Order: sequence, then C-alpha cells, then structure tokens
Amino acid sequence: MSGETVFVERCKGINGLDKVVLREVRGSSVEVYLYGGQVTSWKNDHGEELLFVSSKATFVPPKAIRGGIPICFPQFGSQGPLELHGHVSSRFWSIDPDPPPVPTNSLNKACIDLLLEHTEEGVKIWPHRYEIRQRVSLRSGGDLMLSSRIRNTNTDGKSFTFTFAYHNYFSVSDISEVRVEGLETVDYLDNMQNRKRFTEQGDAITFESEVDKMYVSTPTKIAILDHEKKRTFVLRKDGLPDAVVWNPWDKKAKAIPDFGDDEFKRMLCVEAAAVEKPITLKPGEEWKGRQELSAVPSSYYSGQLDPKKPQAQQEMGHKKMGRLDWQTFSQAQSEAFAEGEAIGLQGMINGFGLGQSFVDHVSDPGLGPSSKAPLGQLTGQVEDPLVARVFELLRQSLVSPSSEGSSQARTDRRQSPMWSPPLETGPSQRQPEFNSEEVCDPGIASGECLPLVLHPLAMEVVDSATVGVRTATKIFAGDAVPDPCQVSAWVLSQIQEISSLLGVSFVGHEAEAMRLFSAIEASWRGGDQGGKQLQVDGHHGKGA
Ligand SMILES: O=P(O)(O)OC[C@H]1O[C@H](O)[C@H](O)[C@@H](O)[C@@H]1O
Repeated sequence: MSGETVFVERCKGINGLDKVVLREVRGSSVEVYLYGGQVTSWKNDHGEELLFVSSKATFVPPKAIRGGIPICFPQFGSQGPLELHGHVSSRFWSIDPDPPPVPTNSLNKACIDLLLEHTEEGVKIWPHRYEIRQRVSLRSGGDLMLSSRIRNTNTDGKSFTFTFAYHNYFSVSDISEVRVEGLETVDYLDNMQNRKRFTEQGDAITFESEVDKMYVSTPTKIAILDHEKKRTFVLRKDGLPDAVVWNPWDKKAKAIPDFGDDEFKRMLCVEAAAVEKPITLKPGEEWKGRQELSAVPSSYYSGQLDPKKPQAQQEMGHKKMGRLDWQTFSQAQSEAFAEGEAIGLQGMINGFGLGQSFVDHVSDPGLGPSSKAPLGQLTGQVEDPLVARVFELLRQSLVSPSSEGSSQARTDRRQSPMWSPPLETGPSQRQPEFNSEEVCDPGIASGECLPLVLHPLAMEVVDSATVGVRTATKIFAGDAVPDPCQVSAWVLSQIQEISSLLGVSFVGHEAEAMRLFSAIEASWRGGDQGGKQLQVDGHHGKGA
C-alpha cells in the first residue's frame, strides 16, 4: 500500500451536499453529511456497507435523509407536538470550531465534531435555545462511535424537556434471517398498539411482520445477528436507557415515499434512545449520550443460542463459544470504562478476530480490588478451539509468576531472548476438538481463578522514540524496547492497545506479550478457522 491514509476529509456528496469522510488504516470508513449531522455510510475493512440508506433517499433538504443514522431530537417519533423525530435531521450542522478535548491516550485518529445550535426561526416552533455537539469517531478496529452533548442555552431561565434517539438503520441480508438478542424479557411499549406496555418473551426476537416497539430500560448491549451474512452488529449505549426496534414491512414500506417497496427486507432499525422518561435540562445544564457500533463475524459471537432451533442450523450460523468471566479489573480499567475509553476494548478484541466471545464478559468493568492485588480473575469454559487457543495464549502471557511456582521461573522467562519463536499455532497444534465438558486448563475446569498480575497502568508519558511506536502510555522500558524489525506493526499496535484499554503495563512481561501477539498474528495469517486474514500495513514495524 502506498500513500498516507487521510483520516478526515471534507468533500462534496450527493447533490453537492457537504460531507466528511473518516478513514482508518485498515480500510474502514464512515461518511457524515453536515445536512442532518447524519452518518450515511459505515464500511468495514472489506469495503462492505453496514448501514442501510434507501435507494429512494432524496438528499434534498428539507427532507431528512432516509437511512444511515438520523438524530431524533428534541422529540422522538410522534411523542409530542413537533414533527416526527424533531427537526435536527433536516438542519445543516457545522463543524465544531471548539470541540471538547479528545482524550490524550485516544487511539481515534478519525473523528469529527459537529455542532448545531437553535435558530431564531426554530425557536418559534420549539421555544428553546440549545447547542448539540456530536462527535463521530471511527475507532482503530473499525467500530463507529457517536457521542452527543446537548446543552440548554436558554437565557430566560426556562428548562426544557426532550427525547432523543440515534435512529440506526442497519443493512441486513434478509430480515427473515435476522434476530436481535439482548431484549428478551424486557418491557416494551408497542407503537402499533397505542404504546401499550408488554413484556418481551424469553426468546431472541425474529421478524415476520411489521414491528415498531420501544423497549424500555434495556441492557446496554444489544446484538443484531444476520445469519445469512454471518455478521453480528453489536450496539452498546450509554445514557440512552431505551431501544426502539422498527421494520415497516411490506404495507407500510409502500406508503413511505422515500423507501423502496421491497427495501424492508434489507434493513432493520435498532435505535439507541431515551424515550420513556424524557430528559429535562435547566439552563446551563448538559446531557450526554453515546453509542458504539461494531460489526463482527457471527461465527465469533458468543450469543445465546436459540434453544428452539435444530442443532445443525445453529452450527451453520453460530458456533458455540466459550464463556469467560473476567470478574475483576484494575481500578484503572473501571475508571477508563467510566470515561468511555474501555468500550474500545471491543475493537481490540475484534482485532484478535474473537468478536464478542471475550468482550461479552471482559467488558463488564467489575470493581477491581486495589491495584496491588491480583488484577483479574479469569474463569470459565472454552469450547471453541480458536478461542481456546487465544485464551490459553492470553493466560500464558498474563499468568502470575507466583502461580507458576518460583520467582526463578519468572527471572528465567525475563532473561529469555526478546524474540522467542512464536508459540505453535498451526492447525495441527490446535486442540482438535473441544466438547462442552472439555476445557483448556484443569484450573479452569475446577473453577479456580487465575490471578493476573500485570502491573497497573503506568501513565507515564515517554518519548515516542523510546517506545518505537506512537503512544502516550508506557508499555516498554529500557532495554526491553523491542526492535521494530523483529515484530510487526500490528503486534506493536495490539500491545499498545491492550495496554491502554486494559489499564495495564507490560513492563517485565515484554517478551511474553510480543510472543502472545505474534502468535495470534501468525494464527490469523495461517487463518484456517474462517477468520479473516490480517491486513497489516508496514508489516516490519515501519508503522502506519
Ligand atoms: O418515517 P420516519 O419519520 O423516519 O420514522 C420511521 C420510524 O421511526 C421509528 O422507528 C418509529 O418508532 C416509527 O414509528 C417510525 O415509523
């Protein structure tokens, strides 16, 4: 690959409307129209479109763009006196000249901050003054993050109340092949029955007719599984307690002018929302909400299986994955999570090709003990060979020296050459079969916890030349600085990423860390598990 990636580019889109394109080195991209402040495209590193935009979308103001991610504010749906979904998706946003600071350790290079303020015209319709700041970030693993801040700028002392949604239109292969997980047993208000309240049944949601439901107080994570595409979208949200699920189906589709008659088959809206309990802001107050979207191969998703489906069918779509419970994390991790940084852990795990199988459990921040105590406990059963293998690699790399017997063992390991041959990860070395009874470690089988004693995050800023990679987090020190000719840029970046996202330093564990990530990389490059091949720029450590 030649040429530098332009992470953020402003250009003209359909009908000459201004848009901003975000790119990430591995090839993912996002497009955001200033009209509506609306994301209209999110592509993965294979260039596949992940969002639905109708072929009949007009891209002509004042009509909102049909598809992508419209913002609903100050009113969701028809819940109030305003036009459906409020008015901000038919307004021209600007690029925020004074955006909130980006965290110094952030790995997001592709990010744009948009701003929308009330207009005096608008005040006649909704008598309030406000400011909405929206950050759209394309994270290093290809995840799409939207975060919004809404401020009441009324000067007359009046509070205002609003509802809000990210009206996500996901692109799916065929709606009859899709199911949504995470909303089972959750209460919903059915928009098709005057918002009457029901409780969702215990099964994952599938689609056979029109659906327009507002699920209230949902879990923070919802998965949309597309069997045919073998793709799972994961929606994570914060500050947005509710979720709307909408598909117009055939009849309603025909009645929507900017929507193709058959397009209901290829889309599903699962919207992160605050609708049941409207939010009130006093003058000067600010509300924050955000969502992160990931798209991962379904074969790596650890979602609950539908007990009603025949086993053969389940295996076609979803391999049963291991359950890992990472019960505690360092304080740094908890704090990072609170700051919204740890959510990116998913991107890192996706980088391993594990999709949700670790994230499901790892991303629960837990409440770490003091940072002097073992930082984590990893227990569980591992049923998938690839997950088992990486799990084992992780365990080997992160395992406490004390659990390996003597401090001599640790010293020996530390004196081993920086570049140890990668652990064997070829097909013949993988555990051939795991059944539900088998586990990769006897300690895990008996439910014993493995203490992880990586050091708490060393937040010291070191000179980028010293670490050989661009980072503000101390990862390597002194003689342990790796020779970039010996490990790939991907390995360095993953070490960097896991270090900052987990809130740990690898000092004292450099060789194991490099061995671990190199082995994972080698495994991916060998890729006989249906995992995609890594696409690594500057393989020999030239950096991206
Ligand atoms: O046609 P729109 O204004 O874009 O609204 C499309 C749909 O959005 C939401 O999902 C609402 O719950 C639906 O009631 C509405 O029909």
